[in-house]
Amino acid sequence: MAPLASWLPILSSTILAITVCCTLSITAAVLYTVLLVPYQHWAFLRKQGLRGPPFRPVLGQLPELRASVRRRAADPKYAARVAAIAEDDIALYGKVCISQMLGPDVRLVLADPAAIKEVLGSKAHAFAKPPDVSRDFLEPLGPTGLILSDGVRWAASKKMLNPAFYHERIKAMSHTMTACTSDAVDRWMKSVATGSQEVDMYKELSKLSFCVIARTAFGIRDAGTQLIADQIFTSVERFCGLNVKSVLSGMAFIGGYRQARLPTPLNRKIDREARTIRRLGLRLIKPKQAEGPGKANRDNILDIMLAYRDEATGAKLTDDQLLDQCMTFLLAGHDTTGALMTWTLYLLLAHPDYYKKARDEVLEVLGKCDSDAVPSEALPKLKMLHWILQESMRLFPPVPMMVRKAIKDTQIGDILVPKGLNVAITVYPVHVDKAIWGDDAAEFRPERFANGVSGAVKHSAGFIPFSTGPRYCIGQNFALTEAKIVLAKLLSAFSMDLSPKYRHVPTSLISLRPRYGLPVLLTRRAAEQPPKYGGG
Ligand code: HEM
Repeated sequence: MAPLASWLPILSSTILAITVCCTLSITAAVLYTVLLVPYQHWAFLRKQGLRGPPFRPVLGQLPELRASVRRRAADPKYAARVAAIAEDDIALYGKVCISQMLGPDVRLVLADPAAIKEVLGSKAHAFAKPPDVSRDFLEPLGPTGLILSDGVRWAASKKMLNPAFYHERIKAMSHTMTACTSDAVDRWMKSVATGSQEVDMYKELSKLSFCVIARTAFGIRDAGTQLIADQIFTSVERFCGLNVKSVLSGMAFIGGYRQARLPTPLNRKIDREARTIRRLGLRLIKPKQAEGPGKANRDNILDIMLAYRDEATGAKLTDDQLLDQCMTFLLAGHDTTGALMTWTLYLLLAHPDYYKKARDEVLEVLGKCDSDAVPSEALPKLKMLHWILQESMRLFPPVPMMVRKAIKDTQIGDILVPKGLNVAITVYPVHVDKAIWGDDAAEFRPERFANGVSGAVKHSAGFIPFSTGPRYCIGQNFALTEAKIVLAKLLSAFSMDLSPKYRHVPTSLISLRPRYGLPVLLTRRAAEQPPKYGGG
C-alpha cells in the first residue's frame, strides 16, 4: 500500500478542485438569478414597449424606495405611503409598467383593472403565489394552508373550507364575535371609569380581532384553552415583530433571504417562535380530536375540519393539515380585520360629520333591539356603517398589494408575460384612479357606495380590497360582520376623540397599519349624555 504522504497531493488537489467547482457553481447560480434572469425579463418587457426605470443590477430601486417613503411621510394624503415606489412608477410610466421596487427582482406592476381582472380572474390558473414577504410571515405557521397552496391542493382545501363561511355559519359565529367584543368593551369601560383615558386602539382592535379569530378557528370555550390562546397571541405578536424587523432590515428583499432559511440569529429566533406557536396550537387541537365528532359545534373552523373525510379515500386530515389551516386563518384574519377596524375608526374621528351619521344610525338600530348584543339581523340595517367600511377599505386597503408569479408564458392584454416573471397588483392606485372613480376619487365620501360597488366604480376589478377571481378572500363576510359588531358597540358605548399624539404614518407590512398606533381618548358615554361627536 502506498504511504499516506503520497496520497496527500492528490487529496489536496481534489479538495481544491471541488472547492473551485462549488464556488463557480454558486457564483453562476447567484449571477443567473440576480442578474441574468431579471435582465432578460426587463429586456423582454422593454421590447414590447413597456416603460420603467433603467435596469439596475442587485439594488434595483431600493434607494429610490427609501427616498419615496421619506417624501410621502410628510404627505397628509390618505395612505400616501402605501406602495410608495409603485405609485411613483405608475405616475411616471403608466398603469402597466416595469418596476424593480424590491431590488434585483424585476416585476410587472399592474394598476390597470382590465389587466388585473385577467391575472386574478380569467387567467388565474397561469399564475401562482410566489415566494415573497407575505410567504415569510405565513409559511412557518401554515405551509399547506389555503392562502399559500396552489393547484390541486388549493382546490381541495377550498372545497373543504367553503362551508365554514356560508351565511348561516357566519351568523352562528357572530355570537362569538359579540361575546369577545363585550369582554373588550368591559375592559375599556374599567380603564375609563374615572374619566377620559388615552388608549391605543390599533393595539386593542388587533387584540380583539385575534380573540375573535382564535375562538372561531379553534372553538375555544373554557378558561384553560383561552389561556393557551392568550399565549399564542403573545407569541404571534413576537413572531410578527421579528418578521417586521427582518423586512425593515432590507434583508428580506435580497431574493429569498428568509425562504432560504439562512441560519442567521434573527431567522433562528423567527423559526423558534413559529415552533412555539405550532406547539401551542397542537395543544388546542388534541382535546377537540379526543372529543370526537359527536360533540362538534360546527360554529368553528376546527370542528368543521375534524368532521371532514376525503371523498375518495375516507381519510381524515392529519394534525399538520389541521394546524396549517387554523394557523392560516389566525394570521390571515386577525391582522387584516384589525387594520380594517383601526382605519375605519381613524376616518370616523377625522370626519366628525360621518362619526355623527354612523353613531345616529347605530343608536337608532340598536335602540330597537332587546338586549345589549348586536343581533345579526340588525347588521343589514347599518347601511351607513357598511358604506363607511367600504370607503375605508378603498382608501386604506388592509392588503395593499398582491403578488403572483407566471407559471407559463401568458398573454395579458397586449403584453406577453414570460414564465417566471413576478406580477405586482397594486390595490391603492386602482382604488384612487380618477378614470374609474371620478374626480373625487381621493376624497372620503362613503355615499359613493349607496348603489353598491357597481354604482360606485366603472370597472368590475376597480374595487379589490378582498381580491377578485377564484382566490378572493374567503373571510370577507366574516371580517365585515365582525367590524360592524365591534364598531357598533364602540360607537354606542363611548365618546371618542383622536389624541393630539396621533402621527399619520400608514405603513405597509403585510397589512396596512398605523406605524405609531392609533391613540384615542375614550370617554364612557352615559345613557343620558348627549352624543359628543369625535374629531374635537
Ligand atoms: C378586512 C379584512 C380582510 C381583508 C382586507 C382580506 C384581504 C384578502 C385578500 C386581498 C386576499 C387575497 C390575497 C392574495 O391572493 O394574494 C385574501 C385571501 C384570503 N383571506 Fe382574507 N382578508 C380579510 C380578512 C380575512 C379573514 C377574517 C379571514 C379568515 C377568517 C381571511 C382568510 C383568507 C384566506 C384563507 C385567504 C386565501 C384564499 C384563497 O387563496 O383561496 N381573510 N384576503
